[in-house]
Amino acid sequence: MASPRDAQLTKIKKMKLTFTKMQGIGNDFVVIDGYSAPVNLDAATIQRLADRHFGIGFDQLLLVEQPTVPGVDFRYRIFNADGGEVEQCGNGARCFVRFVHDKALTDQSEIRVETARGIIQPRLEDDGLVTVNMGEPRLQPDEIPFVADAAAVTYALVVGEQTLEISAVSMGNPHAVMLVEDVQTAPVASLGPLIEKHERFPQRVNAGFMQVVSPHHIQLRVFERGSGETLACGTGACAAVVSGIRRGILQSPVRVTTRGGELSISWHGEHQPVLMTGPAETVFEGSIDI
Ligand SMILES: N[C@@H](CCC[C@H](N)C(=O)O)C(=O)O
Repeated sequence: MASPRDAQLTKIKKMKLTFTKMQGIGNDFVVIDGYSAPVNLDAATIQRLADRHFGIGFDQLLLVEQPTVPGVDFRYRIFNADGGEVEQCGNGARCFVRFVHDKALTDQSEIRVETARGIIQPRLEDDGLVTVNMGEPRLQPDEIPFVADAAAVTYALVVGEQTLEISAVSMGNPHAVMLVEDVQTAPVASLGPLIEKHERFPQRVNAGFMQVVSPHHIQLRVFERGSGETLACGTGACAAVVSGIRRGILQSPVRVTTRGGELSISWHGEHQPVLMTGPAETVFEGSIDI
């Protein structure tokens, strides 16, 4: 049994982590200021904090840090609920710019942000929405990464007994996008985990299920790598629109309806950046012992 002194020491060793809970069309985040003072969190702690019953609960944890390269304002690090660090998060990028403004870490409406896969440029609009220049989609199999002999608009992917027609797109992070007749009844829960861990995606993948409503409107559900199905996925929306435009069934701009809200996505073709516009909101502030 721990002595009162040991118990006291354990208590002292605990650190209070202050955080901001945010959401972008229902994709929810815990955002932490590691810019003013460095914060280190290991995967087990992140998993614990992500637990919706025993922790705070979130789809992703976002860490704001000092940049490590010249010419940018901030470094943006993203961790899935399973504790794994990933390259990109679109809904998170909008919350990121709202957070650095609310915390007075910048007064610029447009900022340059370093991510694990390049620079993104989020801009706070006068109406409170946020537009993010997400950069160019990457379509070569080795950039995604995806195992294929050559780049193509769609690929046949064998999943169990079925052969799915998917597009493979990287928005900094990997996405597989398939068309479905009805997004409400799409087999997201059964196929999502199988696609996520498919051997042709060596770094796993986010699986998007897209219903085309018209050339300028889709409905989308995404089973996210490392977090499961979320109410919305910003990079998933970008990847779906890129996939639909390359398949010749969508035209920019495209309204993307998710279970948590709507985004507007523009893309003017190969070698052009994808622009994403949508809301970003703070839900509450808090602190927790870790
Ligand atoms: N929800 C995000 C994507 C978060 C990362 C993703 N789960 C991955 O592992 O790549 C978004 O809004 O883009």
